[in-house]
Amino acid sequence: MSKPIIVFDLDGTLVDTAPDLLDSLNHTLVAGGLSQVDDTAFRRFVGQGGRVMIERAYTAQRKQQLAALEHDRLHDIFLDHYTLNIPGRSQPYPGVIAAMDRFASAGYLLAVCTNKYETLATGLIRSLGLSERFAAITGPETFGIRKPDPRHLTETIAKAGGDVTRAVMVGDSVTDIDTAKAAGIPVVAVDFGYTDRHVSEYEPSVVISHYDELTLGMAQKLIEAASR
Ligand SMILES: O=C(O)COP(=O)(O)O
Ligand SMILES: [Mg+2]
Repeated sequence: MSKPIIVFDLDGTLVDTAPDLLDSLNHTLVAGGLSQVDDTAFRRFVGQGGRVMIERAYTAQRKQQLAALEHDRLHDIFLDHYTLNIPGRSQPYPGVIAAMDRFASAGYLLAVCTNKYETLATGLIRSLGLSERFAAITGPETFGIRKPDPRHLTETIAKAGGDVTRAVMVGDSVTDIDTAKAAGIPVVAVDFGYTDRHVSEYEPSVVISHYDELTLGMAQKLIEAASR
């Protein structure tokens, strides 16, 4: 029988990447002749990867569509800047390493399902010394699909060798919650990540404010409730 699995979102869930993403976004906006944005605005733009973040920041200022060529150019600038800065000031959230230890010791697989490019995600996770923990790390280019498409999550579980009927997603945004719900997988929302509205409004299975709350008992209950 395949193993139970905890699948983490990356930005705003596993790692606090906001300072670095915001730096790279602002560097990109300035290169595009736009104004810099603050942390509050950033939280409205993030969640569906760098390309979408740039597009959202652009249209918020220009009230017109970003032309494809300029979009590509700005995205390249963003990727270069972000890649060169990894890991920057990014840090795993308090308690997340201990939580991963708990689940790994209990026989769970761990994986990452992110809308950050897989190349950036693996680079960041490696630079933080966390690579060995994950049976799979997937981004939007891994399968050519991205959250909220539920297949991004179910394919990640398959790639990790996990069991979709004994899986829990942990995320910080409406994107993660919608993805997990569409896949029929319970979802734990952290309330310290990047979202413009409180995560409870998107009705996840449960909301936590610290990883100490993510216990084996909680995961077990969520899995049992989902299989009824
Ligand atoms: O960087 C983003 O826009 C989203 O990344 P996440 O899926 O890991 O939250
Ligand atoms: Mg996130």
